[in-house]
Amino acid sequence: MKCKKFILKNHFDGMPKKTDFKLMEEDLPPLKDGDVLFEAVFLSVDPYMRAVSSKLPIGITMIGAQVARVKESKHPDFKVGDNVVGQFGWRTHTVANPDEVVSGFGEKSRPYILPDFGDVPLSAALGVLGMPGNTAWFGLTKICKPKAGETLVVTAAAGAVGSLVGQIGKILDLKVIGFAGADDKCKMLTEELNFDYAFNYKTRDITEALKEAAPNGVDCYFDNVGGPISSAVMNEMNTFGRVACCGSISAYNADPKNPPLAPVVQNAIVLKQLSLQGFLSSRWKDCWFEGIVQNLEFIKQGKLKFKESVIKGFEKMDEAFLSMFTGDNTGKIVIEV
Ligand SMILES: NC(=O)C1=CN([C@@H]2O[C@H](COP(=O)(O)OP(=O)(O)OC[C@H]3O[C@@H](n4cnc5c(N)ncnc54)[C@H](OP(=O)(O)O)[C@@H]3O)[C@@H](O)[C@H]2O)C=CC1
Ligand SMILES: C/C=C/C(C)=O
Repeated sequence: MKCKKFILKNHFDGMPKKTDFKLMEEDLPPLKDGDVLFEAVFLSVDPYMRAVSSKLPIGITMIGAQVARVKESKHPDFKVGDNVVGQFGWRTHTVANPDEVVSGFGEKSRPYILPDFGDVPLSAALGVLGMPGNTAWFGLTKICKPKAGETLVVTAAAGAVGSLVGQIGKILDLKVIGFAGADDKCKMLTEELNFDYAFNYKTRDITEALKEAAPNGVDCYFDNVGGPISSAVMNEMNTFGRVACCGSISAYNADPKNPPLAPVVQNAIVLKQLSLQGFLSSRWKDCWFEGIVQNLEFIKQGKLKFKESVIKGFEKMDEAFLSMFTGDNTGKIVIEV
């Protein structure tokens, strides 16, 4: 049996290009004891793939998670028909021993069998009921440690993580201000997702926008983008403000030898006694399902909406990946095979 896969043909130079990938076929090996044959149903593209891939060897199968169905099994814990989330990369079929699967971050990552989501589609296992959802829930509650009545700013606010952070902020009784890169995204955030304010960072001055929306200052900042936007937000923060350093997509395509400069933030950090903490969602792997159960509960209660940009066709993995860097997506991008 053959599978299709995308390999990394070149290390990215600036903005990733379609020519950096190659779509190939691979013969799958027969199953050994302990092996499982998985068939991809939905695949994920995520910004971290850009950040991590520069350290990966050329020719490697592109890294990433997928929702896959068990088609054959020689492993006692996996039965035919189970749906799993596995770090199998950009490939349609995978033969692997689940106990030996390794993530794009080089860590052992056993595929997990998905519980019944009820009416929520399986694709949500890559978004609100998966890594981005847990990033939002744990990152906001454990790193920003918000208190009711405080003011939260979130960047990349219309994306997979940001759109959830803002809504969870509202559930926790915060004033929520989002920044996104298009007027229609901002309209969606305030009109559909309950944000108090949303500003287009491409057309609005960040400091002015915050003076208008947060005249009493910002307590929590969930930083998805880094760079000058983040410097401006930190300068508007209150004493003992907390910054969850989640991502820095504004710099992922930069030349590492000539990284972009942002205004210094040390004055704000010192004088306002801010706490900044970086994190990876995997730090909560031991309580992963608690996050999924919590977000599923919010969805069932009608408090948490999730947006997906679904792209059909495995062959479009590369295009889907590129679209995150041009801001074409709203919510989580998933590829339906
Ligand atoms: N620490 C962790 O464990 C995790 C971190 N992350 C990080 O969170 C961030 C968001 O990820 P995710 O929600 O999956 O992706 P998104 O769904 O938010 O997609 C990326 C979005 O980023 C915005 N963007 C792209 N380039 C820039 C730029 N130069 N400046 C500002 N915004 C930009 C675009 O929206 P727009 O139209 O608004 O510009 C784009 O739609 C990333 O930095 C990612 O690396 C994600 C998951 C886990
Ligand atoms: C797990 C994802 C990490 C980042 C930095 O995106």
